[in-house]
Amino acid sequence: MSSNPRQLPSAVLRSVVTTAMIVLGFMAPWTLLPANAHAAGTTASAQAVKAAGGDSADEFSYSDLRAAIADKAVKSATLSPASFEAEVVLKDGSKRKVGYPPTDEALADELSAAGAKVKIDTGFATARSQFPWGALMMLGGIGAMIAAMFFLQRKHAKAARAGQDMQSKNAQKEGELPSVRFSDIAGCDEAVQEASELVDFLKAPLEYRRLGAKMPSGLMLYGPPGTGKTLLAKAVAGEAGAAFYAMSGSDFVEMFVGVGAARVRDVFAKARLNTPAIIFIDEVDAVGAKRGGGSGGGGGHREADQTLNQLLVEMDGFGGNERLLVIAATNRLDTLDPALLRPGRFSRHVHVGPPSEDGRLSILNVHAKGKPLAEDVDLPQLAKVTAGSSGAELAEMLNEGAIMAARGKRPEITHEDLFEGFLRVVAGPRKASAMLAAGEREAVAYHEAGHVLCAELCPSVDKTLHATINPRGQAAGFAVVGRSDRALHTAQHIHEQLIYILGGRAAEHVIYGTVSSGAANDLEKANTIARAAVEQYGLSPAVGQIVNSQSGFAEQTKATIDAEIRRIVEDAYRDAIAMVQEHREQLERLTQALLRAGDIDHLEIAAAMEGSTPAARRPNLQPLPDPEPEFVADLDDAPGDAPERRLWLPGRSTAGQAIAAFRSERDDSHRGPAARA
Ligand SMILES: Nc1ncnc2c1ncn2[C@@H]1O[C@H](COP(=O)(O)OP(=O)(O)OP(=O)(O)O)[C@@H](O)[C@H]1O
Ligand SMILES: [Zn+2]
Repeated sequence: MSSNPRQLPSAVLRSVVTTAMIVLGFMAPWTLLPANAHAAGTTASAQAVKAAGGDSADEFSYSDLRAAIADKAVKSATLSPASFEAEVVLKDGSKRKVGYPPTDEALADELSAAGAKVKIDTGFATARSQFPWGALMMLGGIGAMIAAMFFLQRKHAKAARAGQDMQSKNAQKEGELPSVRFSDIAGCDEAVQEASELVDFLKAPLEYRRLGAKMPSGLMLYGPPGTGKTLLAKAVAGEAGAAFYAMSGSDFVEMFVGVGAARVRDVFAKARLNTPAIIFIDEVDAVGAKRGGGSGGGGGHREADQTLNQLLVEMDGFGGNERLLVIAATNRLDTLDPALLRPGRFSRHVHVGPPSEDGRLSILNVHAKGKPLAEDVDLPQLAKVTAGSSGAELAEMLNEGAIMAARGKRPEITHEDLFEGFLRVVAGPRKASAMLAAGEREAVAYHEAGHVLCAELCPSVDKTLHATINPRGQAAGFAVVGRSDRALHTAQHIHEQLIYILGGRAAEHVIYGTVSSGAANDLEKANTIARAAVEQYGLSPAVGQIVNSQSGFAEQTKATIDAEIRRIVEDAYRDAIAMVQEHREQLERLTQALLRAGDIDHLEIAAAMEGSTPAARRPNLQPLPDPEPEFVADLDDAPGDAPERRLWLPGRSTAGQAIAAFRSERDDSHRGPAARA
């Protein structure tokens, strides 16, 4: 079942709405400093790569190790997962030291299967992934709805895997056969199903040709970062026994004119001589964005244009007779030049979305292979609370958990290790050395307590799993809220989501009368969500059901949109402040608990929240004078605590009316709680 471009909006929406909010970080003062904390990780992984590829004659290399395993010549081995080094004793008595690639997760298993005694060594020098999770955290959540965000996240994800990629590139030279199989991919069965058809094509083209079927020349994989697009492309090659050639659109961006086109020509020429072959083009949007003209597309980049043209020429050059398949991946199908998506080129589009709960569980299972888990580990539970996480994030969480266990010299990975891994993935490592002045620490505590309080009081927001004022990554403190996969965003849900996001600022506002710069990030996130509500979900009566067209919104619509975003955010902020004011006692208890312990979990939160009851606060969409009351409907999913607040069905009000209403509303609210604080 191949989806056509017209299905894009719903698919994008789907991919986006499951990406729920999880972490709200309070930006630490040191975030403005250049982040070089990750440099160590880079070096470590570069060393691992070097060690793994060490080929000099007197050295024992990784491939020697593989050969020894195959020959069952290894007597015993001690693995140091932290530095990716193995000390092996061969059956002939000789001792060897060798680096192994971080990607080789099955090494321990294979060694013991080959009869070797395996020990995991836990004393080590630190080697951590250089993933800037902290930066990712700032992006977290519904923010991913914005295309730009896809872009940023992808960049981070890329950086995260740079080390690994280096490794896999090392292990797998261009045109080689990947060892990845469909069984390595979980949680995206439809995409795998679709891809497996192409494998049949590649394996037995004659049968298809006999029936007059033509091999599709291109497959376009689209979806958010880290969902397994590269993995899937490799698996197609692996399953079909095809040579794998990879390039990335972003490689061409900084190049001199003509270089990208030449490289495309070169790769196609090589692949043609080595069929069956897969050519994989990652980040194809970097070269395949809409060309020239059109106000929406940032066309006009000559190098990208030339590269794209060359790609089109190459793809037109094979008439479905070659056992050559081009697979491209992008986070943003909507920005691609339509010429790329035409029949004969990338006519098949396969969505690789964020995994569902079941999908996450199978991904966790795939990556838990070869990792000894303690009895208290509950993978189904982890699959539940990690809604919105990509396959790459889940894999990283397990890996971080394993590193924590190794560091703690534990024989098995415990629940706590995995939770720490999770926190590292979403926020970065603990910053033991980070210094906060006493006053700052208190402000951070109030801020986080504000988030927790609002999450607890908003019925449609998932409850806090963990809150901390122990700095991590770029955050001085943060709250992790449980996540559920949500297919629908109602106005009510978005309003409450905003209340929660703004709860930290609201608490600062109520306590200190001012809001610190650490909370700026929350405001940004709130704006992103409000924008999506207006532009994508059609939840603003004033803007109505307009969706961004090719040429962008009209100027007048843009102004209305901005006004609506502002109204929606201010409405939520006002409710957040009211909530904090009404629950000063609970806020105080939460803050004190944070100051005392640094970290709090749901039990301590429940204790601090005693005496409160969650209650829905409805989005205050100003009632406008409307002669036809049947167009005014109550929000059906909200228990009524404010009967005078009603939702206006879109399309009944003019922009002018709504803006006027919004203004009077805003002016009132500004003299309200905020001013009294
Ligand atoms: N569906 C999945 N099943 C199992 N592992 C996965 C899955 N998705 C991601 N991973 C893990 O995350 C790693 C990175 O995924 P991959 O590079 O394939 O993502 P991608 O979709 O290509 O991301 P990007 O858009 O950033 O290129 C994989 O090598 C794998 O370890
Ligand atoms: Zn915050």
